[in-house]
Amino acid sequence: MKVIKFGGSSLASSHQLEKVLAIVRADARRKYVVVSAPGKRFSGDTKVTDLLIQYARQTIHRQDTTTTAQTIIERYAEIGHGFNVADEQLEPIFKTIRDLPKQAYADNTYLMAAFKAHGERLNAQLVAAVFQQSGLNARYLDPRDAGMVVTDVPDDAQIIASSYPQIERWANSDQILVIPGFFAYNRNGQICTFSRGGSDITGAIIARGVHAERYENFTDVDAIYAVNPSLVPQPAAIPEMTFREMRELSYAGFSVFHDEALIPAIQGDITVNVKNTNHPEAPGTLIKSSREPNLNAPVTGIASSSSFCALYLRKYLLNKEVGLGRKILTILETHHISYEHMPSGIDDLTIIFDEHQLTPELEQTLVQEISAAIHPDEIHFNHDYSILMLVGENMRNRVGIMSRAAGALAAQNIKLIMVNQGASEISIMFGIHDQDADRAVVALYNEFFK
Ligand SMILES: Nc1ncnc2c1ncn2[C@@H]1O[C@H](COP(=O)(O)OP(=O)(O)O)[C@@H](O)[C@H]1O
Ligand SMILES: N[C@@H](CC(=O)OP(=O)(O)O)C(=O)O
Repeated sequence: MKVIKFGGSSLASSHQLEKVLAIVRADARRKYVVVSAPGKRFSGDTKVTDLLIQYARQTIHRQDTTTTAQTIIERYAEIGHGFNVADEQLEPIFKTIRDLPKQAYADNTYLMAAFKAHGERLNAQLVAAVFQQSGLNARYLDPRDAGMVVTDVPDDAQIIASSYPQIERWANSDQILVIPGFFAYNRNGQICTFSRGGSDITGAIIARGVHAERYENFTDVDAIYAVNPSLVPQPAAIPEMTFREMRELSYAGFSVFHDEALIPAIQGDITVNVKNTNHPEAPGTLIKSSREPNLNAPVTGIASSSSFCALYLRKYLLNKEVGLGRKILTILETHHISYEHMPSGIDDLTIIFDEHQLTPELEQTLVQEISAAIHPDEIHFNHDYSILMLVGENMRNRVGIMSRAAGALAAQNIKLIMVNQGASEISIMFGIHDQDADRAVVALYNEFFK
């Protein structure tokens, strides 16, 4: 049995859904079909999830929602009409969209979650109807009935482990089950979504729950490439990589597969196959627990992300001060802030954060509270901060990777603000200025892949 997830690009139009139907038909093991909301049909188009966010905001601010609701309805109408789905079947979908503002929500965060989730929910209902009409033995399965219960965080929920025995009840299904991605319900029955791109997470949860032989993740590229294809034309494809490599690369910007989706895949030891809906015969990329070493290819992938900022602090004799780290970490904990990395010198320390956690006010508070607690000689936030990652299981067994990487960056006059090699030695991380990030990725790609 396989779990098969289709991203928004694979479901953006009735033309794309034809391809999805053919892929499901081509392999009888594809019994669990997880779907995203309709995505972009062309560059510059708007994903249904983004339209729903706009619809929710307009509702919250009591603005006119007519045009937005109608634009969303038209996305589903185009898909349904493309398969001659009867109006009686489409009308409940349209009505649900129109009625979203009339439902009761505990507060605006739950309202936002419920609006967003309907992109997937209604699409799964529509896809199930299209499958049935096309002669497949298929039905819609809601995350509640599937047994998925998540933590009570409306826009960043996590699966609760006791869900898995419930999901297991759906193993060995004879029917094709069409399951919406991206959301489930908390213990009070309220809708909570995963973070953006989270339909990948639903697919991995279902795959672990039903002990799938494989999790096929269909998107719009032939493979995961060694670098983001928007930076290098036709980059080298990665035929296979380990979960750890994917984790490091998705952390630093390989948006093609959600990093949180790796957790259930690792726990269930389920091989993930990223494939192309527009070219299903291409083998794609396998992500699995281990792979054969290839000493001729030490680097698997290169990524960069600018969503970081750094708090720099300097204090003479910082290395001798007992309890300094505890004081700083206690302040972070009080404000519910996690840190990403904390490289240090003898008299200075940099704390790197995910920028999304901070606001200008919170930064000011942190600077004030840390200053009061440890009296640094210098303290300030730096927002011009990108993290560049060089990742590969085979780097561990090779000498000279760091020197080649640093040389290639120096040749492009790229300044390194921070260097950090993880204890596992499968990644090297560089802190660089935002404006250098794309050039740095290209420089490392040319060094290790050309
Ligand atoms: N290293 C990479 N390899 C392949 N695709 C990548 C990579 N880094 C970023 N991407 C982007 O990820 C996109 C696919 O992910 P996503 O937009 O989430 O698709 P979907 O709509 O299927 O969920 C690709 O179109 C590509 O632009
Ligand atoms: N539709 C949601 C969830 C998702 O996973 O979408 P996609 O598969 O298109 O990345 C989003 O846009 O965040």
